[in-house]
Amino acid sequence: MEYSNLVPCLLGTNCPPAPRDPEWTKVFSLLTMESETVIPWARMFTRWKNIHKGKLMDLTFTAIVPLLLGSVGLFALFRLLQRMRMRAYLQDAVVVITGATSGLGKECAKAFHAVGSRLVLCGRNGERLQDLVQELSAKANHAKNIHKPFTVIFDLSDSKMVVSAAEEILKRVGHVDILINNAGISYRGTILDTGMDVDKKVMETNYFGPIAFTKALLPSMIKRQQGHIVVISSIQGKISIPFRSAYAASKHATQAFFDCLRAEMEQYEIDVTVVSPGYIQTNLSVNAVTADGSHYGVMDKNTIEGRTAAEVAQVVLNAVGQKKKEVLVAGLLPSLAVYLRTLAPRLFFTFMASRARKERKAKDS
Ligand SMILES: NC(=O)C1=CN([C@@H]2O[C@H](COP(=O)(O)OP(=O)(O)OC[C@H]3O[C@@H](n4cnc5c(N)ncnc54)[C@H](OP(=O)(O)O)[C@@H]3O)[C@@H](O)[C@H]2O)C=CC1
Ligand SMILES: CCCCCCCCCCCCCCCC(=O)OCC(=O)COP(=O)(O)O
Repeated sequence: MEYSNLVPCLLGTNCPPAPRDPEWTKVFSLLTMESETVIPWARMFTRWKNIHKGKLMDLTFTAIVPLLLGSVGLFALFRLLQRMRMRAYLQDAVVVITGATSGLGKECAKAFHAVGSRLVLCGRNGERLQDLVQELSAKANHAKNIHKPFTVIFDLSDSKMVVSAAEEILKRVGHVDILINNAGISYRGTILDTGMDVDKKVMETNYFGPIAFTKALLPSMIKRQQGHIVVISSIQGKISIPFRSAYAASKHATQAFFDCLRAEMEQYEIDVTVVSPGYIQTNLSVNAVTADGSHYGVMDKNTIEGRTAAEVAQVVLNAVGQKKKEVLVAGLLPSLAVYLRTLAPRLFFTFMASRARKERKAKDS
């Protein structure tokens, strides 16, 4: 018997006519289901298949489809309730935003104003704050935006100003529901060239200022057993990249402080949300300070390619509304880098050393 004759039949392409060889006839009839022993089995199998096909159809229409529809309905209801709860939480809430004069802070102001929060806008530049108040007032939807934002001018790196700003806010609006510590500056430079005055300036603005402001507002939140502290950290609060020492250090310190605060405030029902974004299209790189304390003044390619500030502001709004403890707003690579730093630190350090070599080479050439 030539078994190669069976190949086209097994592949289902072509069955040759059965040769006279009796062994062949047996195999051939088995394959074509014409053998007497095979037919009853084949019939039983077909019947079994048909019965189960029917049962499967019944199961699909009586259980699986209603279950799926029910789950979708429940999910939609859950989202609706979540949205309603969020709106109720944010509407009329007193929201203090630092660094409201530009970038993410300005977009957060627009997002929280749109849901009816009572804004306290903080910054160093009174004129720009007033421009924002005008812009928000012009957009006001009178059903929701009944509160005219109130502005406070102070420099976060001046601890006395920080404390008196907190006092002024409490005097003017009575209490703070949500504090968004957003203001910050970045830095570009090598550790060897950077003076301690620059390290201190970055730490004062990004770390000491926000923690002093938070501490000044906390007692009134504790008294009311109500409040929410938000801080805009960075992916660089979780991983450190070369030529950002002062900035990454300030953001790591921020992450650590607010993680401790979250645990300590639980007993007073005060929430803490840490937001860690990747690159955002703002003037952060332009406003960055360099090793000698001068302005960097360059809009970086990574910044241009980042998320829009409006998009990140929506993430902040949702995170606050849902009382999330922590949010990472970054692409796949930076997010993977965060895990790599913990799970395979040697590999991460190798990547960072090679990044430093490349950046140095690009600067030198
Ligand atoms: N852009 C990005 O790629 C990313 C940004 N972030 C973080 O987002 C936050 C907002 O930055 P972003 O909007 O991007 O940058 P911008 O430079 O556009 O905004 C920074 C804001 O902080 C204020 N600020 C700076 N220094 C002080 C100070 N000493 N006292 C008071 N206010 C000050 C600025 O006010 P003024 O107008 O007076 O200078 C400005 O309003 C920062 O904490 C930053 O670290 C995090 C990850 C990525
Ligand atoms: C398994 C494969 C993993 C591969 C990981 C390789 C490592 C990739 C490195 C990615 C580095 C991302 C850095 C992101 C930095 C960032 O988003 O910072 C946000 C900022 O705060 C921006 O401030 P800046 O002043 O630096 O513009």
